[in-house]
Amino acid sequence: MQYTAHDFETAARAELDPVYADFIAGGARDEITVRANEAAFGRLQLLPRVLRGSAVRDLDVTLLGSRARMPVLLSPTAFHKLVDPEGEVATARAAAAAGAIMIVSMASTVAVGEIADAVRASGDDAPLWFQLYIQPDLEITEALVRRAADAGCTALVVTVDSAVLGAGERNRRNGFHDLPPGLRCENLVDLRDGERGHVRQIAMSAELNWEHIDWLRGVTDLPVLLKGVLHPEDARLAVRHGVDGLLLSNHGGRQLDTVPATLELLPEIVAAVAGRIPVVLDGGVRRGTDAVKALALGASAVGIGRPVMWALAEGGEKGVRRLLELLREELDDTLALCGASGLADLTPELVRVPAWGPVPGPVVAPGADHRFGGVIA
Ligand SMILES: Cc1cc2nc3c(=O)[nH]c(=O)nc-3n(C[C@H](O)[C@H](O)[C@H](O)COP(=O)(O)O)c2cc1C
Ligand SMILES: O=C(O)C(=O)c1ccccc1
Repeated sequence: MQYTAHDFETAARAELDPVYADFIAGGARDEITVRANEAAFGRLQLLPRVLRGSAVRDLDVTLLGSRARMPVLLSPTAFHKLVDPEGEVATARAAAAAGAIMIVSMASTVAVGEIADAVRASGDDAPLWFQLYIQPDLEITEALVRRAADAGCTALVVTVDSAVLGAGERNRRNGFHDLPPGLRCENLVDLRDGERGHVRQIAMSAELNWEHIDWLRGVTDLPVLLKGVLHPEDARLAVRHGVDGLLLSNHGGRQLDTVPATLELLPEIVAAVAGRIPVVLDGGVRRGTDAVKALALGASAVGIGRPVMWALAEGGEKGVRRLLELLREELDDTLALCGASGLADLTPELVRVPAWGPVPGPVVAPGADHRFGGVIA
């Protein structure tokens, strides 16, 4: 049985082709940023308030008009059918049951319209957002936006950290470059006559600039978030260009390696946008306490990437449901323990950086008597 987000990774690895497990776990180059994301949460401390809570906690959040029952989004991840035969349909049903917003990847293995139909048919209701790589061919981009809008998606998440595809050296070593036979990027099928939904159809373009964002504003009424802005100056530019929100993300350490953990950047980005647009954070969120730290520092919600893939691989729709239930429970009890009755009570005073730096373990000289835990050396 799984009791934590991490448990799903262990369970999934036991069943999954190691090549696919590497695709999920991996990051760019030395994977320094992959590790930094999770480690940053561990370094930050919670300093709770007491005697001011409430018997029930309210986890509802409305983001750019999309209502959710928990402040945890499913960040866009490609290729769900790689790990489960139902793929994104299973993920989306689980997200809807939990009332969590799912961001459908442009590289999904089920078409966004079909995912939306499955959610409607399930009787549960939660918003779907669509992640987009703006294509240099703007007609193609517009056709993709139309597919997302027709499916009923309520926001677009434009990934801007992928001027080129990140160097996943695990994938190189494993020779993993393509979907196996039978699986396709369904959103890309027949965008132009005869296009077959090949991964290679996705152009990562180093020539994208702010004019493309302005152009996108002009072709859709949907709110637009940028995913992958890390520099505070770019956050200010985003506001100036009328962007509706930021998904503060380093792509789970899969694009430029050695960039800071997203949690470390959060205060600067929140300050840069100065309350004008919401900031969602992803990267390394594995616990309710992680989410609470990000929310306390000004994030409106958090996203999870890898845990969803692990849970889907472990138990399909049920696995993802269980993962989201666990996170909801953890979030709820963290709020209670922090004296918070809702997300608005999560303020920066609840977190701090350790005053003393890392707490040293007992340093004991070889052969010394350490019964009193004394520091001798
Ligand atoms: C297997 C996998 C596939 C991903 N696919 C996409 C994608 O298609 N588009 C995108 O913008 N980000 C993609 N990402 C990045 C995630 O949206 C997210 O930023 C990242 O996984 C968050 O970090 P976490 O995995 O530590 O939670 C992917 C990440 C993983 C692990
Ligand atoms: O693996 C990724 O991080 C990713 O973003 C992606 C994008 C397109 C196709 C496959 C993966």
